[in-house]
Amino acid sequence: MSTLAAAPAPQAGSARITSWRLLVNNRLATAGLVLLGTILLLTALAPILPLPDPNATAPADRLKPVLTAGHLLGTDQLGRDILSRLLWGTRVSVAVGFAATFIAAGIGSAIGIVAGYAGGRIDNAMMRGIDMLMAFPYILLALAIVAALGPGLMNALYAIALVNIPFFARNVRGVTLGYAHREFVDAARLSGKGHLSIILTEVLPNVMPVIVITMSTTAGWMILETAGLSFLGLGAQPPQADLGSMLGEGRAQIFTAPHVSIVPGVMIFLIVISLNVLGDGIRDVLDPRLRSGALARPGPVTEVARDRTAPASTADDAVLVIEKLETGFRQGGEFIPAVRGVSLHVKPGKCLGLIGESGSGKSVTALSVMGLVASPPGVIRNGAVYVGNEDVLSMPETRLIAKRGSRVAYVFQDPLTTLHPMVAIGRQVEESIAAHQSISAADCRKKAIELLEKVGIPDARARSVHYPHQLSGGQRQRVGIAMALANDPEIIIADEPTTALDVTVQARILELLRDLQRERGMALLFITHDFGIVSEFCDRVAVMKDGEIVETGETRQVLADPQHAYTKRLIACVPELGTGARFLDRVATLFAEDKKEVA
Ligand SMILES: Nc1ncnc2c1ncn2[C@@H]1O[C@H](COP(=O)(O)OP(=O)(O)OP(=O)(O)O)[C@@H](O)[C@H]1O
Repeated sequence: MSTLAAAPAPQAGSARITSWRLLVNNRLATAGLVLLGTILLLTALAPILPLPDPNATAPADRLKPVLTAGHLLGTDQLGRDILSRLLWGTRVSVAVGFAATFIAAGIGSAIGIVAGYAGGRIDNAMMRGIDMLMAFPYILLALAIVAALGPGLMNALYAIALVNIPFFARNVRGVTLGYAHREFVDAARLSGKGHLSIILTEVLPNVMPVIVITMSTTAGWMILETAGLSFLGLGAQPPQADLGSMLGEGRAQIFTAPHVSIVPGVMIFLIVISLNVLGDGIRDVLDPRLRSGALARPGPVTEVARDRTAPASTADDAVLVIEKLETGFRQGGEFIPAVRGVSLHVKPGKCLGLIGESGSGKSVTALSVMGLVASPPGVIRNGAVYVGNEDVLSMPETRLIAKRGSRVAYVFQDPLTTLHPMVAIGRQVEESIAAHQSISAADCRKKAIELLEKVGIPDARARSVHYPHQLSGGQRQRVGIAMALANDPEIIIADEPTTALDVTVQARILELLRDLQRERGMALLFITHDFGIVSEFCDRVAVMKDGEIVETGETRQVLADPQHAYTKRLIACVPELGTGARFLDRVATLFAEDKKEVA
């Protein structure tokens, strides 16, 4: 848990953080940018700086140490000024490295995109060609190419570009494969777009961040490879300087005049390190998930601000009490609240419906209960969550984790994403039991099959060895419910458990949840969009809008006399059989009134 400086909720406009600010916020990337910028500026200015001719030899001045008058970085074995050779040589190395990067990225990415998009035989043929290139150790391949073409800087450039093509092709093909059959690409096909247009307008923008990131991280590597070939005498030819040839020439004086090789070595190090850290920064800017911290490995529990205010429970007879909860997300150093001052309680054996429009904060509220909002970027800024009079948010991490599944269990919307695709369903239910109970494997198995029977999986013993993909959506949701029931929790939080199901399966799942809840005396927090379900199913209801609870009370009372305009609209949206056009008129009128209010 850490302290979080209170930050006001930003306005929509100011929340939009520019890419530039994001890059500059990353200190390492900024350091890389400044270092690389300085090096590039100095090399660009080399022709106008008062430097001696980099190739002019002066045998009388050979091997002068650094800080000699007129030779800031000393001279080499032929008396040439090292600073001048360094700046001119860096120009050459950087130009060759960047040119090789662009060539490899252009050709490799084109191969990768076409192979990944086309699939089938074209993919197979292209990738086998790439595999052939990859079958040789790449430095040997580069040496062989230069040996065949003859030594020289341009040939070194071609060789390095060629050996790096497979790297781009493989990376880009993998990413393209993931996009080639996504719905938006299918939609573009259906709209009549040609393949080239789809590749350029649908696939390429999605693959571009990967190409740029790969370029930024490999450019340093290619500069190093160019230096390697020049070091071996296959790149820049005397008297032309590049960093690799300077390093190679200084090798003979490594003990007598170490500065001759150390200076170009340090320059290679600085360029490569600055490119690498800058590459990391660019990756963070280009990938919105990295930007928001969504790809960072989340901690085991949601971060709780150390200076949060934790109000006392106001409903002692309830098994779950949420008091003035404020949860939000950190974005670029700012705290953006998603849930503000939410207070709820659920009594044992009762069902509370939490209803609200999409994005109103229902799931964030539910996940905050057991510290399941991913941190980063999630933070619980204020409030308290009492499970049986114990404040969950002040519990040590290990204790809170132990309570998940045993006292509070969750049923999520899409069981296909929560069930492990490679593990049989019976085994998954057994794992939920074994996580909290020390019982023998045979008892665990027996209990798992009983639970599957209880939730209505037909022929549970035989089906227990089936995998999630072999079950229907309703059956998978039943497995999810069996796992939630595995340890007799006091509270079940069901987050839209029936949204992905058709109405008949939905009705059966709801009936099952209601029966189990009554039979076991559990408290149920039921999240939904549908007032029809709430009216059928929940004792009390809380209506959420824009991160706040706008109305709460007994379901019957709220239905009979809704106080908030939003609740009225939600109720009006529940169709009644046989009302047809009258129902649509009523909804249209309510929405027209709402528009007037907003205006
Ligand atoms: N990882 C995240 N980073 C930033 N904001 C987030 C993140 N997850 C959720 N939010 C924001 O929190 C707010 C509440 O989201 P939440 O998922 O709780 O909505 P919901 O009411 O459950 O919606 P739905 O019914 O569509 O599931 C939304 O504005 C959402 O954009």
